[in-house]
Amino acid sequence: MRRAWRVTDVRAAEKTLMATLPEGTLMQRAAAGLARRCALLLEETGGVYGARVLLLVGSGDNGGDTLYAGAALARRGAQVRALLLTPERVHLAGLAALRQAGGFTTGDLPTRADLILDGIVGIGSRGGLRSQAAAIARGLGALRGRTGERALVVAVDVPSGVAVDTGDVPGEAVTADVTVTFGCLKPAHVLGPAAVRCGHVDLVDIGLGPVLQADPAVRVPEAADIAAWWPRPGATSDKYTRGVVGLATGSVKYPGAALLSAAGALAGPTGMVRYAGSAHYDVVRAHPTVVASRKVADAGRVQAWVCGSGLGTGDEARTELRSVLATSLPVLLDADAITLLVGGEHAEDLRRDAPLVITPHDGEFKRLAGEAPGADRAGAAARLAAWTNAVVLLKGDRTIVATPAGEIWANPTGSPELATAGTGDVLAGLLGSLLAAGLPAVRAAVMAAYVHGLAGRRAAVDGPVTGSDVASALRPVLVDLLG
Ligand SMILES: NC(=O)C1=CN([C@@H]2O[C@H](COP(=O)(O)OP(=O)(O)OC[C@H]3O[C@@H](n4cnc5c(N)ncnc54)[C@H](O)[C@@H]3O)[C@@H](O)[C@H]2O)[C@@H](O)CC1
Repeated sequence: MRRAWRVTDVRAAEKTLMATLPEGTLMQRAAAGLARRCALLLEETGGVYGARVLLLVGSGDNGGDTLYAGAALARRGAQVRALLLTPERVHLAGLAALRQAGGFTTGDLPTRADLILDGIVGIGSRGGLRSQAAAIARGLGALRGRTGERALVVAVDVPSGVAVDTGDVPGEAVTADVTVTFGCLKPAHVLGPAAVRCGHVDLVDIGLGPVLQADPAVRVPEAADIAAWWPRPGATSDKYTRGVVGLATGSVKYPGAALLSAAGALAGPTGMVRYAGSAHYDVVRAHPTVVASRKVADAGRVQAWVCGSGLGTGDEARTELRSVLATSLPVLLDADAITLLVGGEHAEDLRRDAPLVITPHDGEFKRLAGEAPGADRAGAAARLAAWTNAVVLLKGDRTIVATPAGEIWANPTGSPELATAGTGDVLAGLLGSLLAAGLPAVRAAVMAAYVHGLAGRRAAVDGPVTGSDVASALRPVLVDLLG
């Protein structure tokens, strides 16, 4: 698992650490790590000696890191030029180090560079980039290196222009190939469009770990976590001990949603899938192992319910939603079930002790919360989770899972290919299976999003993706993941 901390918590930890160290130590550690990463990149593209390195230097310590790293590269024979955005407020000791190492300053953006270090602004940024910095960020794509290729861009700590705590990109921002960050990850490295701007994220240890007291703001699962958490049957398992997931999805009008949620559930760890709804003939024909009934009330023993996709929003759907919420079982609500919650008619039904998961996309989120998720998607998901007392899985390129207590996870496996009809039904089925297998709601949501994202990527290898393709890709993805 990777974890990211908010700027205020990073600052507090840095302060604690700095109090125990000679002045400037942290910056030296950061700059040394940064220079080493840059040298490795240059070695892959023709060597450090003679390479043209452009430093974009803002007025804060982020610019200081950049100048010291530039000095280290200059000492190895790189031709280092620093473009100072605010020369009157530059980090003086850093500039002196660069000059002493043979580096120069420049007034304009050159046309050639092999490597660009973006030290315009780091975790001290406020709002979008100011006009001069924005113009520079816009112009970087035109710089060419010695091989004629676009210059490599290394962001120092974070790409300039991103909102560090939310992962939003409010305006012009630098797009990096590599982001070298210090001490710990920050939310922008893992959330929203900012994470895309980071490119590959490389963490330099500056000794911050032991003094980082606060809870992380965002957690990111890794393949090893999913494999460790995935339930496997044991010698004494039977279909009931592995869990039975119930699907109150689809309808005569939308049988596809029932089929896709069943396909998602069948790829999960449960021992049995039950279906309750008007698409029962279609479901059993396509998936003979599913045990089907017409109504939730007639479904038989179930350990978690999935309700919503393709259910419709009429009276019958409302009755089924009520039946599901009246159980003392974990429940996942998706699509039409989320729409049915709007208006508060089910407020009483939602007062339940058993876990509840809701999986809105932005439109459903807006309908339910009354406003779009906005720039702070993780914060918005956490607010909706607290309000509904549910685990919220907010779908997106970096799907977010938030708990009522404010724990936030960002899914790293998202793929734009998943933005197509039916993929949400597959996700709901898979997630329901994990709930029925007994996993805590937050973990089930994190695991389902992760595996579903990988399936989207795998399906995309063969061309345009449909919901069925994602369902089919779940099994091979799980074989790879679980070994
Ligand atoms: N504090 C520490 O212990 C360490 C900090 N380090 C570096 O220090 C950085 C933080 O330094 P600072 O606190 O000085 O802050 P920054 O260097 O991130 O930025 C502060 C400066 O940027 C300007 N600025 C703010 N928003 C802007 C915008 N939207 N457009 C253009 N300019 C803007 C401000 O005028 C301010 O002078 C980190 O990101 C990291 O690179 C590292 O050296 C590691 C140790």
